[in-house]
Amino acid sequence: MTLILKQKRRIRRVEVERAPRLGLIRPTKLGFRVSVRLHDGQTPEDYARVLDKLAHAWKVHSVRLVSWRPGKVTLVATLSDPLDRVSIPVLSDGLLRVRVGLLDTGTPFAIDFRAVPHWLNVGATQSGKSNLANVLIVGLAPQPVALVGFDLKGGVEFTPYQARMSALATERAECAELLADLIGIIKSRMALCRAHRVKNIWHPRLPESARPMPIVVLVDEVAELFLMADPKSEKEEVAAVATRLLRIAQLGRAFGIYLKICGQRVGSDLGPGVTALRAQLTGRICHMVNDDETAKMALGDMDAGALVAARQISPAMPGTAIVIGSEGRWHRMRSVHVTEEQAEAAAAEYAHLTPSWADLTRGAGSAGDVDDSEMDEFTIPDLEDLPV
Ligand SMILES: Nc1ncnc2c1ncn2[C@@H]1O[C@H](COP(=O)(O)OP(=O)(O)OP(=O)(O)O)[C@@H](O)[C@H]1O
Repeated sequence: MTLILKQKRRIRRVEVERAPRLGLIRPTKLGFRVSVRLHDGQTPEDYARVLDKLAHAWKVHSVRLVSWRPGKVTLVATLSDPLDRVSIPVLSDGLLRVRVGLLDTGTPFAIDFRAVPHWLNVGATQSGKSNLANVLIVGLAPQPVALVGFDLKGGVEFTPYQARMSALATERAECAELLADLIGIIKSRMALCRAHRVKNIWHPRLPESARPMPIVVLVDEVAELFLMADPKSEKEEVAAVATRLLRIAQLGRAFGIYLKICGQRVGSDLGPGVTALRAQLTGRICHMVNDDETAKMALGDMDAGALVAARQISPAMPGTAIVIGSEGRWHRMRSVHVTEEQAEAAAAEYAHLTPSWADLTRGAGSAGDVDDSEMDEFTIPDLEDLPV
């Protein structure tokens, strides 16, 4: 007699770790480049998440995912940090374009106001913000550009460069007036563009002789413009400053007015005016910061990876920042080291190129013509309402 035993076949899935399939390893100036074939079910995201681990496994300084196409990602490994020593010359690299530093890819990083008109630069104390301003002064001083400073640190930041500045405001009341002047300039440039049926001052139909000079506005310590010690007396002034700055950010680009706004701390607690302003500042430079909210204000709406990289900036490498420029991707960048003395010398050397404020505002109307009520929806909170 034969005994028939019935046994159910069981299938068990076993996770098998499969090594990635690497393509040819090609040397680059700073390390190597390799493409990796994705296994079934993998996406480029899976690699983006573990780049740090790969860097440790390969014993290199960093690994970046530089591109992907279906089924494949390309990784670039850097053997040592190219930002340890940055020695490119500061170069005026075309009108309104300054090479300010080096990217971790080894290529120069330029602030190009015509490509990205407005910039937000945040950073804790000693993180390298002033150095970046020095670089810009050196790069812009020889160019046919007007420079305007807002320095709420009582002028200590920009006074050394005053020779090359067409206007410098150091008190909030002065800032409000100067911003009103800038809006007057925008209005007169609007009229000029209308008269020539062009949409911006760079249009080739605008005769060269009529083209107005571009103005780069440097704002230091932006929080000081928004904070109020006595809300009763200061509320109106702060509201005026906030709305004017926002209008310039919204309208300035087409009319040759560009902003670089700088601060240690830029948070939504400073008021809705700051959040609205931030949306207009598409260029972002985030040095080492002390609070997460400031990093989020600078980078948070761009890419989660950028935030992580910002937290990893070492205080031992001042001038290092996470930057987001024209193509919207983030990079580590370190600025060229430029001392205050070098920037001051450049400002003095090119002082003769400084247009007077009277020349710039000629025909632009006065501060009294500015109607702030158009932007009343951005109310500024009282100091007591701010979280401590
Ligand atoms: N790219 C750089 N390379 C080398 N050193 C740098 C660089 N950037 C800044 N430093 C140095 O780091 C120090 C702090 O820089 P900086 O004064 O620019 O910081 P900061 O953010 O403006 O500080 P604070 O807000 O206190 O004025 C300075 O001694 C400066 O020389």
